Amino acid sequence: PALPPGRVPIQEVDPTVFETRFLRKIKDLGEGHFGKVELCQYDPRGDGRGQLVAVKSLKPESRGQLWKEIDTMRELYHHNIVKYRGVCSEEGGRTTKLIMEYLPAGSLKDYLPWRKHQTDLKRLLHYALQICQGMDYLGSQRFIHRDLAARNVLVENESTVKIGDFGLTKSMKEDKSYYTVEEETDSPVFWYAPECLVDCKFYPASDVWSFGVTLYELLTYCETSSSPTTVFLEMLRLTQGQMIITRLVEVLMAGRRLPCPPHCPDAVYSLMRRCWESSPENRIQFKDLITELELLLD
Ligand SMILES: C=Cc1cc(F)c(CN2CC[C@](CC#N)(n3cc(C(N)=O)c(NC(=O)OC)n3)[C@H](F)C2)cc1O
Repeated sequence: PALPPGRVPIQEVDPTVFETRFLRKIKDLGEGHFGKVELCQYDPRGDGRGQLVAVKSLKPESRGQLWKEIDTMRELYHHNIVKYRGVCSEEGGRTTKLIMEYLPAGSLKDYLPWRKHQTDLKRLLHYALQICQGMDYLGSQRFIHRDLAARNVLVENESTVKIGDFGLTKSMKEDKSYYTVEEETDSPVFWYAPECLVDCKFYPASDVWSFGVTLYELLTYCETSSSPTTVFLEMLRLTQGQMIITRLVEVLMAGRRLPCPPHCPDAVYSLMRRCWESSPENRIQFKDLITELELLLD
């Protein structure tokens, strides 16, 4: 339509489109098997006052996987899920990057060990509640996270946490109630439920198991000395050359679980144990975890 005389068209700019030439790398935030996450400044005005963003890029051969993660993040709007900011894809989509909001406090794994004395049980349970709220929302959108752990939960401020990475998140097909995984490289096996280890099947209930391990991490202030990896490796008492996964399945099938963390109330440990029921259908669900945690927080 012709503009009335004297009117200049307002340049419609899509705020979710980022141009590589204005993206300045500041430092690495994380390294994954298939790529990395960097802290960048997006400075289109060139005045050094652009916004800080977290930028995920994958190695060329895994580029297709990043588009799935982008499509997932675009659809997620929740107080306890890190915000999607946009996409940077140059050279005809050969180098695609996912742009997210930057939370400078980092993950619970970076934050909690240093704030142990300022973080009481009530605050830990409040973080646990928020993780469940984010996960319950994710499940309501028919996604399975598959990598819920303290290292993937970001701290917005001392009273707010957000699920920060969706690198292994899968959408369940309309008719299916689980996701079957093909090849798995460095899998977080000590956060995996038995059905994931034995059948490579991931149910929403498999995320509940991982939440139980994440709750254990919270109650041990994410300290490496009492991390799930450290404690499970001690429990497995591996003999020379024994496969970790086989031994882990044996120990879990024998009914053994991570121990009650020091100073953890029985009521909280019994919640963990209800996340670690052997069969997925017997496990507590996120909406019930929310109810139970709210009761504990009253
Ligand atoms: C190839 C895929 C891939 C690559 C990876 F490096 C990782 C691992 N990565 C995940 C994102 C990460 C932790 C979380 N959640 N993080 C996000 C922010 C933010 N949005 O601000 C942030 N901030 C921070 O550290 O501030 C000091 N850390 C951290 F980068 C580890 C996972 C992957 O699937």
